[in-house]
Amino acid sequence: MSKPVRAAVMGTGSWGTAFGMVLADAGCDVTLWARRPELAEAVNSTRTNPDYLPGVELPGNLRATADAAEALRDADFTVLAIPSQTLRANLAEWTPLLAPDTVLVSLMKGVELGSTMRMSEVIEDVAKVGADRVAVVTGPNLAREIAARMPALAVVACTDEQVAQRLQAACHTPYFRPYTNTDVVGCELAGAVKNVIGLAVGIADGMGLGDNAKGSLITRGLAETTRLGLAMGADPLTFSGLAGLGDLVATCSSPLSRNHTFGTNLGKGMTLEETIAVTRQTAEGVKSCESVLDLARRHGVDMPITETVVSIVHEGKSPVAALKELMARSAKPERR
Ligand SMILES: NC(=O)c1ccc[n+]([C@@H]2O[C@H](COP(=O)([O-])OP(=O)(O)OC[C@H]3O[C@@H](n4cnc5c(N)ncnc54)[C@H](O)[C@@H]3O)[C@@H](O)[C@H]2O)c1
Ligand SMILES: O=P(O)(O)OC[C@H](O)CO
Repeated sequence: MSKPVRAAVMGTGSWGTAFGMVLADAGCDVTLWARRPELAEAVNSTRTNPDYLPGVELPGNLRATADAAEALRDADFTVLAIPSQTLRANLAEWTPLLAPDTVLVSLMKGVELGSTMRMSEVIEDVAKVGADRVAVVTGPNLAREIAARMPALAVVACTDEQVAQRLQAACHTPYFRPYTNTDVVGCELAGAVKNVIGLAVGIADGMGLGDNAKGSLITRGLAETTRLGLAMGADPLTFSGLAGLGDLVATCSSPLSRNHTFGTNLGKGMTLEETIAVTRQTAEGVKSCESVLDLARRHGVDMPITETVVSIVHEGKSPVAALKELMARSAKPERR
């Protein structure tokens, strides 16, 4: 009998824990790394994650540790599930501990501030591995639903299709159905920008602008994401797939989305400080809207919705004034 695939999941937040559960349900031997020893202890003793997924019973072939070396030892897959802006510093500490041929898997949906690097680029840069050793899992994957084993599809992207297929097999369960894709640029961009569009739709929902506004923002959000993707060499079809449209629809429809909820609170009139204070988990779009806009400017791409989100979240513009400006933009053809 062949030995089970070993997976280290670095991050015991909501998605790290839920995806660890998927891997364990698919038959992998899973070790979660938790920053706080008391959380690792709670996971092992209660078989739940009381801080991030209370009430969800975790499988027996998943355990937690606060010792990164122990988690990473002999891992076939090293899954990174921490906030995007903390990846570089954490991975620099973990790199000497990585198993020699491990495949690094990003669950993160963000773009690094300053460098404007996608998460797979940060991984290649810090861990000094080639693109064929880095994979991305993305798509409409709200952690709470997956933890309840509700059905979801996903995309597993890697430039090396065989590596993507290995990861696909390692996380395929009766409720989690991953597809492979070799367009890593498109898959990552789609995931990061949908958080920004999720903020915009949340703001519109909080303002009570209705479903026509929501449909319009999702569609034009996808249009500006695709424009950026094309400028960066992505396959435009990726954006109408699970990583693009699929994730946008899930995020923009769900009160479980942290980005959507963050936007809704702003749209209802909460200040940025009040909104941050009531947000207990990572809403990646809040920081990544700035790096996405930076990326758009570097590539000479117009992203009016992203620009609007930055102006509301980081420049103190009122949602009402921002809406007026968006609606007053010059009339133009739908396709350019
Ligand atoms: N939650 C979801 O539904 C979901 C789904 C798909 C993708 N994602 C993406 O997965 C990534 C992780 O999100 P999450 O939902 O698990 O977030 P979370 O807020 O639930 O958990 C974040 C985890 O990172 C840890 N952490 C925070 N700051 C850290 C630091 N400086 N160093 C090391 N660890 C730190 C926290 O302790 C926690 O374990 C994000 O990029 C998010 O966009 C989330
Ligand atoms: O809760 P959010 O807004 O980070 O969204 C979670 C996932 O990305 C949905 O696919």
